[in-house]
Amino acid sequence: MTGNFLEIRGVHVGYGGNPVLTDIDLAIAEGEFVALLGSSGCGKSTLLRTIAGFNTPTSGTIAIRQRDVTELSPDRRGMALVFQSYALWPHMTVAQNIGYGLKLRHKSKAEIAARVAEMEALLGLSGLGQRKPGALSGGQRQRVALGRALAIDPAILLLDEPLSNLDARIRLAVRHDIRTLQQRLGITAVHVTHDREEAMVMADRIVILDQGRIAQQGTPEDVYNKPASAFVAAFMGAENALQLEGTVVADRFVLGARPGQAPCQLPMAGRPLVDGPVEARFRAEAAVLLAADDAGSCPDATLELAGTVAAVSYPGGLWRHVVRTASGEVQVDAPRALAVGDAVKIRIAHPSLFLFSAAAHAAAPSRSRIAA
Ligand SMILES: Nc1ncnc2c1ncn2[C@@H]1O[C@H](COP(=O)(O)OP(=O)(O)OP(=O)(O)O)[C@@H](O)[C@H]1O
Repeated sequence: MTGNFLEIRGVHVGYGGNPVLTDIDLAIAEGEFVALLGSSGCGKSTLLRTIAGFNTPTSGTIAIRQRDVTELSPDRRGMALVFQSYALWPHMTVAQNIGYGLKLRHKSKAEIAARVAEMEALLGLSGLGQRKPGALSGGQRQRVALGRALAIDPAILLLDEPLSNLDARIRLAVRHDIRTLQQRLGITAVHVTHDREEAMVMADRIVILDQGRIAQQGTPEDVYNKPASAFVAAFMGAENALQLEGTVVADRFVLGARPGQAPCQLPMAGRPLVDGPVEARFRAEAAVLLAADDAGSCPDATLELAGTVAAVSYPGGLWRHVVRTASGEVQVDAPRALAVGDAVKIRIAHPSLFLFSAAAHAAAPSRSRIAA
């Protein structure tokens, strides 16, 4: 991956005076796979459509290889867009659908036939060329849509939730196919999704949007393990939230003893924390659940809370416990089930406990905003 292939600078977009995207800055390298991740209505599709040229920014620029394309029409940008709804022509065969963009570009019949055969082979559609879309499975239809997009040899592939109409198993297969193909062809791709796992497994870089702004961008590991805000932490699955208080002492954040909470010191580790209230976020699987009378001592840099098991369920793999603590209810996974009413303690070690000072957690989303 080299250079800034696609550059979005200071882009604002609105519909009829309503701002939807605010000050978007994003540079994408050639051959990079970028996922735009966010909840419904945050502006993902609007950003993709702006890159494609179907929306015009109210301010800011879009450049490809340092050439300003902000005012260029969609068909002159060298991009191909794949939608969730496939948008295939029902009266045309698979081969005609794949060759459609080439026909529009007045390619010769022989050239089209050769390229269509190549795409069919690449996408595992050989032998299906004469079928109509109505006689294909959802996964095959999405492959045809992908073939039609790739047939014109676009510089940039734009994918707008292309997998969301597919059932779970097919989605995993097509997800893998798209990523493999993108890497094999070295094509630059921007993929819109609201599915965290999809973004994690497919993308080189994830851009998380919140209400029309970039909340964080980074590698999947970065955004998962070092969320920059309570919003990102919650969006990336750290749904347990505790309201705590502490003070900064040198390179440590010190939490004093409270009812049901042992005192502890956590490394600052570059976190922008200040004295006072903090929101602590962690994933259910990041906590350790122990019986209250467990004799083992609490390791350093670990928050320990006392609680009572309020509910137990088995979503598969680990047992999920709802634990009532003095600081609120949290969900904790454990390899064995404890009983409702058991007195327990939970421990969350420093790297998995995300802390945000008050100013940052003002942006924390409600569960409904995350799930939307
Ligand atoms: N053509 C339009 N005219 C007016 N408002 C629009 C239009 N398209 C989108 N919007 C609004 O802009 C906001 C962002 O929409 P957008 O489709 O970009 O969100 P999204 O993140 O892709 O959502 P989803 O995941 O539900 O597709 C929403 O509030 C939406 O209602």
